[in-house]
Amino acid sequence: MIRSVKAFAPATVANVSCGFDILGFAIDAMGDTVELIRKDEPGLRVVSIEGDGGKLPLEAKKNTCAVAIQAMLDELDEQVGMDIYLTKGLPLGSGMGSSAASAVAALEAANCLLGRPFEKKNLLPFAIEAEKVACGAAHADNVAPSLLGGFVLIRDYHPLDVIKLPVPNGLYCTLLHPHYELNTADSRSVLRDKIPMKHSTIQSGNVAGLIAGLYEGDFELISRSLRDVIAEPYRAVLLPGFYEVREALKTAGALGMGISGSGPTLFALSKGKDTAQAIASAAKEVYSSIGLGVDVYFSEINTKGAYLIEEK
Ligand SMILES: Nc1ncnc2c1ncn2[C@@H]1O[C@H](COP(=O)(O)OP(=O)(O)OP(=O)(O)O)[C@@H](O)[C@H]1O
Ligand SMILES: N[C@@H](CCO)C(=O)O
Repeated sequence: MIRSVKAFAPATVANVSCGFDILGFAIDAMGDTVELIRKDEPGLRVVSIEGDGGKLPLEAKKNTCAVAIQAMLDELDEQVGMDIYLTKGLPLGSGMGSSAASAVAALEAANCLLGRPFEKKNLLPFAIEAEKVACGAAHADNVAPSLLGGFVLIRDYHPLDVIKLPVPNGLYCTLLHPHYELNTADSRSVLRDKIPMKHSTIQSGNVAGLIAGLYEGDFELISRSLRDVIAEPYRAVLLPGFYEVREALKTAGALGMGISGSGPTLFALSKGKDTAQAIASAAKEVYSSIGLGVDVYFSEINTKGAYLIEEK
């Protein structure tokens, strides 16, 4: 019987500009790691969390690792005991899918510990339960790419219909994480309930264009489609320097850019590593000119998603 397992789940960029709540992709640069050790008595216990500066809850009902595993055990109607050790590789409230990476790494590990009762994609509903607890919304555009890797479309939530999209060769992502936190719940609170018909038309055209661009490997089409008229205009006011950074990234050769998830991290897509690096330098200059520190990462798109590191 497997006694202990360790799994990793990558950071993610949700929305990808035009795909509010329905598109996301995974990146290689960083992620969360979860180790599980089987206990003799039933019950989930979050034993330790590293890398969170003491900010995250150890309480099982509030930690996304435990919430996700509990949802899985409820579905199986099993009472297995596990000790959970979480290592955060992702900054909190950053817009890089931090709560999602914890939940997904925990599910990948728990599924292995239990002898793989679920196919990978069938772990998604449990991860969505955990997102509800962390940010008040059952959105899947972080958990789905973190689990499956690559670009993922959530065509529908009821019932869940998730489609993995192709990743063109040579597509790079640059992430710009300015030094402040923005909670997903706060960033959702500025959005509007209703959108004008003309915005719906523009947004649908861009989502369709982005998906066609990914299938065709057409970088120009991807570039034209990276536009968001639904969330970005309202969220940009929460993001100092947003429009200046956008101009600088365009000049540096970005195919397009946008808010990563609910921000404050911004993402840019580019063709090739050199442009990704040039984008990073351009962004640092802008942030420095407005007195904000920024961490910069660039990475290929992660196509593998969550994976097992070891089992004993
Ligand atoms: N393992 C965890 N358990 C409980 N809460 C977590 C966990 N990891 C992160 N969180 C919290 O979840 C909340 C929601 O956001 P999260 O950090 O996922 O947003 P984010 O990283 O900004 O990403 P995004 O905007 O892409 O969802 C934050 O307050 C964060 O501190
Ligand atoms: N689609 C979600 C992602 C949050 O990470 C939002 O934009 O609020």
